[in-house]
Amino acid sequence: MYAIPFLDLPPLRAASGTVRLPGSKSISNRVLLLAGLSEGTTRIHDLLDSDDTRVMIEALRTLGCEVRREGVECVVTGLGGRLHTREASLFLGNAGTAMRPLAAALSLLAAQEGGRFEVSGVARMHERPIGDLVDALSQIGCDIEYLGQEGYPPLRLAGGALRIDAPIRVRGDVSSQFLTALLLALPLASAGREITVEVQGELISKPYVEITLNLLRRFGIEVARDGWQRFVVPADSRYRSPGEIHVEGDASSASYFVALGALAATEAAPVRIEGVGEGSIQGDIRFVEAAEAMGARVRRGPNCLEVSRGAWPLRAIDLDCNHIPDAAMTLAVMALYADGPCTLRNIASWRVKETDRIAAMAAECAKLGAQVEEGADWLRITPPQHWKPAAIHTYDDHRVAMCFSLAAFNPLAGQRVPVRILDPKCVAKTFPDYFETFFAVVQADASDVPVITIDGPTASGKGTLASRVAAALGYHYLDSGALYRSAALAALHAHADLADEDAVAAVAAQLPLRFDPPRILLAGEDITERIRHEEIGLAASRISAYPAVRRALHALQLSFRRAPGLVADGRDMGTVVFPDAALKVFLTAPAATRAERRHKQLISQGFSANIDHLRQDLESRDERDRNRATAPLKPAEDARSLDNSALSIEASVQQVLAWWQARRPF
Ligand SMILES: O=C(O)C1=C[C@@H](OP(=O)(O)O)[C@@H](O)[C@H](O)C1
Ligand SMILES: C=C(OP(=O)(O)O)C(=O)O
Repeated sequence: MYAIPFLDLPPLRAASGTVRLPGSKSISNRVLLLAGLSEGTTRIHDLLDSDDTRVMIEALRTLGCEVRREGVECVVTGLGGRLHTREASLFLGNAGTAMRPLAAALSLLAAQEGGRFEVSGVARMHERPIGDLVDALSQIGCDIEYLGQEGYPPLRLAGGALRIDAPIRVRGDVSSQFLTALLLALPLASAGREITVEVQGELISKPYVEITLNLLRRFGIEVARDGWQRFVVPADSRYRSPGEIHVEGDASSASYFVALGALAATEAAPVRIEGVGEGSIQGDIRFVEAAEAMGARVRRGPNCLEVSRGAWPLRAIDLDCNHIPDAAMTLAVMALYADGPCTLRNIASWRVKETDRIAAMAAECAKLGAQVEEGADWLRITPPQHWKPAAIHTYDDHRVAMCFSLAAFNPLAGQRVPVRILDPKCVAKTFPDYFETFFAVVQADASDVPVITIDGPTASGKGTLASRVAAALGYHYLDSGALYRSAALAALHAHADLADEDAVAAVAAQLPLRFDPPRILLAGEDITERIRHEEIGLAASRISAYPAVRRALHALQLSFRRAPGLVADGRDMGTVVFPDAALKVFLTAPAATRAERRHKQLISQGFSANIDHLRQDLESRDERDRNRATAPLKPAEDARSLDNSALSIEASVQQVLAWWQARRPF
């Protein structure tokens, strides 16, 4: 996961390949709760592992459920419909699917059995309405207190005395989660009586209530319904675990990859999405129809989708999106590539989700150059005529961050601007590995992928500096020295004569090397530590003087240049391998300083070392590297030089990042 302040996406050109979706958030949290309320054990396959499910799991544990992760499976031992703990404070982050259903279940349990619970979340959760649910529960005698602002969490659920002698009325026009919460929880209070729930106002987001009914059925409870107005929970309903249950891939998360296919994949090399397909119980699967209306070509399988571009530019749409509130945000970004203005209607609920999503989508699309109009419950987007590089504010909203990754495909609209996603880690709410998954299926022109080179003599600290800069930017990292060291080790393994340039080059050309950061594997063997030994360093220095070896490793080095960007360290990164690098740094420090550092490093690793010998070695190595005929060690003409002898690592990293930032258009 990218736990960094921002992530810059280069202009992207194409997409293809296979994506395996994380589990559905809506299904995961419902199944966790139902399993937690059931008697006995439920084994859950492919449960989502994200912020929203973690807060649910923590809450269940606090309440006395046993929740065990066993690889991709999760095993829950439930409470059997009764409280094991009568007092607890539960922190529920920003998970609506945890806050609303747990508030309902704990209110009912506390009213029946006695108990006192507090539920709270992040600051934004305390701005997300819950009054309609509290009103419904108060009607039947639950004692609920607002601990902050009336109508919003945090809440104290403090007991009460249940009286259910009439239909329970609940408003359905702010969030469907209030009805969902009641339906999930009311079986707890159904002993000896059936319970009717009546929805007031037009129910929104109906397909989510269908997910609720579907999963209740899996847990043995058949709720009858009359249209979307009346729901009846049968008397004496009991949660019965199905034993095992499988969580589908998340259909809302699928929307980004459906869009990716529609924008940038060909029929011959589509984007294949595994985990949802035909027969999904999630309403957001119908995003596929909206994408098709815009021109996507979609092949549906039982548990997969294959998507490629059909019409181009995309066709503008005017759509009522009430049935797909989450996935519809993706349409707002697809609209940037449409042949006219797109209008998304009936989306008032966007205003009370992770952020005011109508305002957020409007503001960020406008930053990119789109013309945007908004109303209380609609949004209209006219594609940009001139795209502008933009730093996208994400408002701690996972969907804003994921949606705007799609804006990086502007080369397909004839432009070429990078897009900065601020606070990319907010995707952890539902899809912690979103960007890694995204980068695995997108392609950029190499010339659009930014490279930062850090060259310098041995022991100048360039490896530490480069890997830290790469981590700070979320870029790939190429340790070119490690390639030469690995080639040297491979040559020694192969008993090649190190004096024989062609023999060594032949080994280097066939290097079975794999980078699995931070590990380096040679033919499957972990050589990370082995190649750091002095004798391998000396051999590497020797073979790196051979032009044939340098040529053999050239293509391998170029292949590291992939979205979102690359930081490469070595001796000729800026001069030979990446002459068009956007920032070149040449690191220097006197041989005495470097010898001291190397000495400290070796001693701390438990090796013995003589500082004078180290210094002599460094000097003769510098001499050899500077004077070799091919790619000698020297600063590129356009390199910034950085003497780090008096700088901490942190200060050097900050200096390089400051130079980099000054070159960015944001
Ligand atoms: O019940 C659910 O799982 C959800 C219902 C929807 O909320 P609203 O009913 O508030 O629209 C949706 O936006 C949310 O992400 C998940
Ligand atoms: C609205 C969302 O979340 P929540 O379940 O917290 O309501 C969402 O995931 O888009």
